[in-house]
Amino acid sequence: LLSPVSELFVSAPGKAILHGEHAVVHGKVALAVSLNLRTYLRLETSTTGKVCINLPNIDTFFCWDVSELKQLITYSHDVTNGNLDTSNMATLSFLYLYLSLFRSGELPSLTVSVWSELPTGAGLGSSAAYSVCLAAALLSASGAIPTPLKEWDHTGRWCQEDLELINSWAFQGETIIHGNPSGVDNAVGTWGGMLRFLAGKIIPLNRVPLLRILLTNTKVPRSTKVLVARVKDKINKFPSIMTPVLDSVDAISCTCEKVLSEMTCEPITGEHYNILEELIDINQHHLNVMGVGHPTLDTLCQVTRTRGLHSKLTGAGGGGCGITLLRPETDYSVVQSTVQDLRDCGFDCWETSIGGPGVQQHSPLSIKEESLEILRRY
Ligand SMILES: Nc1ncnc2c1ncn2[C@@H]1O[C@H](COP(=O)(O)OP(=O)(O)O)[C@@H](O)[C@H]1O
Ligand SMILES: C[C@@](O)(CCOP(=O)(O)O)CC(=O)O
Ligand SMILES: [Mg+2]
Repeated sequence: LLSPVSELFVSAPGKAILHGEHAVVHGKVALAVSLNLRTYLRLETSTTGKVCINLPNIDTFFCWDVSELKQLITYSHDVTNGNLDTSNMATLSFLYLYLSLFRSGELPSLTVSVWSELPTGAGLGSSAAYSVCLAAALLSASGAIPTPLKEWDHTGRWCQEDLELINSWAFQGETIIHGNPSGVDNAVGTWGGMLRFLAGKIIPLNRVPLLRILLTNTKVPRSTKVLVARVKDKINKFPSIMTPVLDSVDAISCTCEKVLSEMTCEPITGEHYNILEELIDINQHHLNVMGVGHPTLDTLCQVTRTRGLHSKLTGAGGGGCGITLLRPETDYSVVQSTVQDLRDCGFDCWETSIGGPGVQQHSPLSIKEESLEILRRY
């Protein structure tokens, strides 16, 4: 257990799915990569007899007496049903992990504050980054895993076995938020980098070319849970029509993986990029067939197409974010004018670097001052 009145900081990255969103829920391959946008969590143990959670991104702040929470332990296995809003889902996944991880001993008083650079509910895996941070911090506070930060370092990473435990509890948190997650998002939040995910099996892709990606947030709100359920209904209604679509997405992920690996062992040619672009276009059509497109995502594709660039939605769709592949030779001026066109549509748009580290423990010195100020405000 952490000593009374001590402070712990952790962070986890968001992700972009290159190919395989939704199909991955039905046992197909997905390729996903971590982003350089992160969620930060501060946990402070106290002697106040209270448990508090501060979630300023979603304007949610709660405090309970530890004695009140004790009575909830018997119900904590049965919380995943029912329709919950944004704030309730986040609160419930915190309570579920807190009560589960401390169920055998005394319930400790503590305050948890979370602040994210990621837009919430936009397809960049904010729910998974949140769940991974909760799992890492609460497992560490309970003594189930050690705190990896060395006195002289700014960041610390857990060993493989501890990461597996963090990932499995983060999956439980995701289940409360998503209903039926594939597990790809929490795997990227835990391990970072680029990975291939198939039916719970995680294969890190260490040899991948550096990809330039433009991220666009249409700012149309949506819920992953609702969209995943919508796709499931469609598959149940038209199994013989939808199964080949899912199989085709699987083949797209596999072809993309093959091309990416070729690009690391032979000189990169224009043809490699032509194939990557065609795969993006085909997958975007498939996602529309699945019923997870949105007029704003069509606009994104059309606007970037006029600049010779190819885009698809990323994550659950129905609004939220899309990715645009930039070619190595894509001129800075083309990127600038595309970004401006997309901003004129009312979207947020920025070029991003990919492949950031997975879940980490931090010293306060390694957290940007403005984030630290927000985390310590409550
Ligand atoms: N920083 C955060 N603070 C609190 N809750 C969060 C945070 N980030 C995500 N969540 C939870 O995750 C939900 C969004 O998850 P989801 O619909 O899967 O979208 P995505 O994972 O694509 O951002 C929010 O409604 C909220 O419950
Ligand atoms: C649609 C899906 O494939 C990804 C959802 O990602 P996000 O919550 O929209 O970031 C669902 C899943 O894999 O659990
Ligand atoms: Mg999510």
